[in-house]
Amino acid sequence: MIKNICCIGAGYVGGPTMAVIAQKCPNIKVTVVDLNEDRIDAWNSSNLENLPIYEPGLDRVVEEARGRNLFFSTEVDKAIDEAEMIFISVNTPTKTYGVGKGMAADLKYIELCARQIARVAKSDKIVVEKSTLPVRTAQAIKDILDHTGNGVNFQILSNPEFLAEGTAIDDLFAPDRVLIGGDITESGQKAINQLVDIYANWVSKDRILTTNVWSSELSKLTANAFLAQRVSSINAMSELCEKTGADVNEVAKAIGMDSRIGSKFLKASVGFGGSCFQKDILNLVYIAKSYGLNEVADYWEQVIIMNDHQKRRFAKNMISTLYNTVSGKKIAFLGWAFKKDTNDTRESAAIYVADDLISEQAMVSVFDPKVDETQILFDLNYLETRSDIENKKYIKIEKDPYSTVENSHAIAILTEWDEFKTYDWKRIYDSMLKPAFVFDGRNLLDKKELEEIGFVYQAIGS
Ligand SMILES: NC(=O)c1ccc[n+]([C@@H]2O[C@H](COP(=O)([O-])OP(=O)(O)OC[C@H]3O[C@@H](n4cnc5c(N)ncnc54)[C@H](O)[C@@H]3O)[C@@H](O)[C@H]2O)c1
Ligand SMILES: O=c1ccn([C@@H]2O[C@H](COP(=O)(O)OP(=O)(O)O[C@H]3O[C@H](CO)[C@@H](O)[C@H](O)[C@H]3O)[C@@H](O)[C@H]2O)c(=O)[nH]1
Repeated sequence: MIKNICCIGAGYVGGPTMAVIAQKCPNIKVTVVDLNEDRIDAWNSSNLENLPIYEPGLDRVVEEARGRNLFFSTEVDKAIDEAEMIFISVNTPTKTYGVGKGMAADLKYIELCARQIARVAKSDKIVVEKSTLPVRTAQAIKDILDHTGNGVNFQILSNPEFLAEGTAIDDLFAPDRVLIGGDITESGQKAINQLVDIYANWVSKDRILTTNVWSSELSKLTANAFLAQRVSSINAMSELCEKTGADVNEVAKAIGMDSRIGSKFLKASVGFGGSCFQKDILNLVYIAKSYGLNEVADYWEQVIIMNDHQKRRFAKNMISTLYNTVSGKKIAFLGWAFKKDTNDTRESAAIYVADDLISEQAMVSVFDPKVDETQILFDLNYLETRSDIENKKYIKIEKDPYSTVENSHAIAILTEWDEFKTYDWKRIYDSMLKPAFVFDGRNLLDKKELEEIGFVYQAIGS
């Protein structure tokens, strides 16, 4: 029985997954380590509102386990040394330099972890890939561990994480499946069983799937590609709906009732965001190309092309509807996060829409219930379209939704936060310039109600 676990990387995956393992397995000591001191301090904060990640239910899990058998620390070597099982949960962003720039996953953080484990480990370890990795990465990790280690035995498992942000705790409590890939050798199977035993503390065995390492690694990329493809497919239809008088919500409902298609992930939107879909599909495209599978690569790349188009055409439509100019006009954004119930903004459609509008000299005011000013400015500056000083001239971050919309020409809904539905829309209408436009990038609001108030209301796909 495993008694001591360490996880390298205290981010959106490492933090919540380890908090849940610790809560469900009080007899296992779980230490989550990170190089980022501020992040670790925030995880250790006595005020649970200051945890570095906003995720419904996370605070209660952390409150129960932290200090009992859940620890957050920057002492990476010590945690590696003491652990029998080490999860690697570091970031694997798209490469921004060199071969594979803009496509391949950057594995430098993974390699650094492998080298650190090899240097520090004095006893046998099971190393678990929790990060999303290109198929066959386990081989590279194994090479590094076996050739630079201190002669100790390592088993490498792949255990990709399928949680979605905003529902991470529910997803971890009741996963559709847990996937564990390992070597087919006897010691490989033993390592798999040790990880199965941990999850079996709260997940029924028939939901714990074991495979070879390569299937497990590739299944993660495949799952994200299929999910993102559904969003791009319905978004492609949304544009056709707008031209033909069909309504994409009705189309989605009609096809979703076919049990072979299913109703989930058919919500038309301003485009998918988040740290995973784009990165993982680009990675898949890169892998396919590297094997010379150009048709396979092109097929999946189209999902990204469609998504970029959807974001861009949302901004274009705003500009053309606002009489072909937004220069000097106040445009209010409700929402900046890539989806509701998270403070994560990575690849959020809002960033790209804002960037396009600012290029047309719009004055953008933003309100998001969980995203702060520093993050919003960081996101815009990261695109490097213009300088920080220039961006600051055009964007204003507000703390109150009503002042955000006051005297604006138009509102754009970029995130589907529930609270937006509960606002006093008559009060909002009264405070805006007329005609008062709402561009609903999430099909969140009630068209009839808004039109009765007097808004010019435009949704996606109708
Ligand atoms: N975010 C999600 O919803 C999600 C879901 C499933 C899988 N994933 C995958 O999980 C992985 C992690 O994603 P994330 O969103 O948690 O990333 P993140 O950026 O939030 O967290 C990664 C953390 O790793 C730390 N780190 C990097 N190198 C380190 C090192 N050498 N030593 C110690 N700490 C180090 C960073 O400081 C950072 O805090 C990625 O591969 C991602 O694709 C993410
Ligand atoms: O019908 C839909 C469903 C989603 N989205 C958008 O798609 C993006 C991604 O949403 P979601 O998948 O719910 O969130 P993520 O946290 O990115 O989770 C995905 O990416 C994770 C990281 O790999 C995986 O673990 C999850 O299983 C996978 O759902 C968001 O911008 C959503 O608004 C839509 O526009 N329409």
